[in-house]
Amino acid sequence: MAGQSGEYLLRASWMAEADRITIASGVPGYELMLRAGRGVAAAARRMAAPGARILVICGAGNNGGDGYVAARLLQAEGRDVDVMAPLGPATTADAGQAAADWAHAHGAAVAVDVDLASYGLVIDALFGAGLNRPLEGVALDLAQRINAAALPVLAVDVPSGLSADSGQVLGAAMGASVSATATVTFAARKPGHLLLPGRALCGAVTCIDIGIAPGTIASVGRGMFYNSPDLWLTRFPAPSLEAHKYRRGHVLCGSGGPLSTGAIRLAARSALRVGAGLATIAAGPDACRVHAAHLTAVMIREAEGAGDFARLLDDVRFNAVILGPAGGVGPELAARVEEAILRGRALVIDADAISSFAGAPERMAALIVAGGGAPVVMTPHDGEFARLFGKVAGVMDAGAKYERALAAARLAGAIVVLKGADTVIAAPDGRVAINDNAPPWLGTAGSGDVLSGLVGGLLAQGMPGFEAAAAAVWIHGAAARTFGPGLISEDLPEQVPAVLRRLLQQEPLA
Ligand SMILES: NC(=O)C1=CN([C@@H]2O[C@H](COP(=O)(O)OP(=O)(O)OC[C@H]3O[C@@H](n4cnc5c(N)ncnc54)[C@H](O)[C@@H]3O)[C@@H](O)[C@H]2O)[C@@H](O)CC1
Ligand SMILES: Nc1ncnc2c1ncn2[C@@H]1O[C@H](COP(=O)(O)OP(=O)(O)O)[C@@H](O)[C@H]1O
Ligand SMILES: [K+]
Repeated sequence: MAGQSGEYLLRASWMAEADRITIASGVPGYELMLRAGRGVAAAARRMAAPGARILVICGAGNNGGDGYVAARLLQAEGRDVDVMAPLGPATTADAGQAAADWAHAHGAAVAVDVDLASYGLVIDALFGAGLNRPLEGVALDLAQRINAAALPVLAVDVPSGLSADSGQVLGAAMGASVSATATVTFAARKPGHLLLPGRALCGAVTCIDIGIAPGTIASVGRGMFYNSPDLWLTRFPAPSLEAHKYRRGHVLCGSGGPLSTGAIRLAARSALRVGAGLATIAAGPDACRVHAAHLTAVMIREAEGAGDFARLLDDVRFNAVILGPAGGVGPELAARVEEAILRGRALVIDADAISSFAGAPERMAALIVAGGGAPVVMTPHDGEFARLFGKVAGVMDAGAKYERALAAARLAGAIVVLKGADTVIAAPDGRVAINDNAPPWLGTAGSGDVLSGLVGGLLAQGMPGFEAAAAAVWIHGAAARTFGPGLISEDLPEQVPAVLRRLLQQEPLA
């Protein structure tokens, strides 16, 4: 995507296109395979103790070709290497060459029923990006035996059985994919390395350069990125000396009733922590009294019902709105969403505000079209996503997690943050970011409320929707990592300053 910085993630077919372009430019396919095999051998060297026997399991395609190259190089430096070829001879020219070069020096392959426990490392070069149907027969049997042997496993490109595109095990049944200790991939990571369960099945992923030009990767990429500061730091609102608080935006946060006030307080505090100039909570009279007992920097305004809320929005300084955290599902909250959109405010639609449009995403989409272009970011978890989009053909069944998020973003005309341990951010223009920095202890009550506050705080400072959402998700994960285990959601906003310090002062990032 022109002008977009960041690490591209490539689907298998885009990667094959990059290979073709590179080969057409004069680099022989076998040369790419040699470079890939060298990278695999280097990783194997690090994983296998000097005397350990190494088994390389080679499929019939180019993934197997990489395996034959690695086997030959490891053997040449004195390692004790066996090759197994359970799917028979190589079926591509390059893999045939690699197999012949191996055989020329070293001879026959070992039998399929060899004792796996006698090896110190297994290199899985059965299937890579070319896998297009579930493992079966001897391949399935081998994957299961490899996993049961509990040996260190180095996967070539992707663990065999895993879809490089979706991160799903093909055929869905767990155990039908090799589970690797480490994976070496080439030129660019694939979405399946980051999406679950793929991320867990790959182990530690290393991406090595095999001489495919960055320009080629960018030209075949379709706007799918790894979520890191590289993707959005240039758009991040850095406070300047001339800025006063109103220049840094004012977030209006819609409260629920008196017994459900904590969630929106978390959001408002997070919006301030990420740099919004001001944050105000709008609440009914009873809830106002509860908030008043808790708030210091965050302000309170009384607003009963959608009408009062709309009147507050007459003040144009409220440039961003957060609706949903414990807001109370129903027509009243839907009406607040409508007011915020139609009055052109940057808007975060979270939790109950999403559920208030259950089964009616077209209604939300029509509002967003009428709203005139201010960014709208919605932050569903899987349950809320299914509640909103579950009845629409082509969304829930769109395929990989990013395809579902993208279909929803295009339908709604909004940025969709589909949460989870592998949160995906998708924009209607086709951009996608996949996040992997969230530690498991981030899954704690109220952490989603903090995320909506971070998004709202960045929108208030004028950050574009996709970048604001991606940055908020990353900062959320980094804050949780900075705190560590034992985290509760109140801790998250308090870690944001440390994360921002590292981001903005270019200290090493966690
Ligand atoms: N020039 C290139 O394209 C390069 C490719 N490289 C390697 O090549 C790999 C891709 O190679 P291929 O496209 O040959 O594919 P694979 O080696 O991954 O798979 C081989 C073939 O198996 C068949 N197949 C798919 N699913 C199957 C199943 N469940 N059971 C039985 N057969 C099945 C397919 O027809 C597929 O083409 C990459 O993952 C990477 O390791 C590297 O050598 C770098 C350069
Ligand atoms: N296992 C996990 N690992 C990492 N992050 C997680 C995990 N489970 C949930 N999260 C993150 O925690 C947050 C939870 O949000 P949400 O489900 O809305 O919770 P709540 O409603 O309690 O705030 C999301 O940002 C999600 O991405
Ligand atoms: K593999």
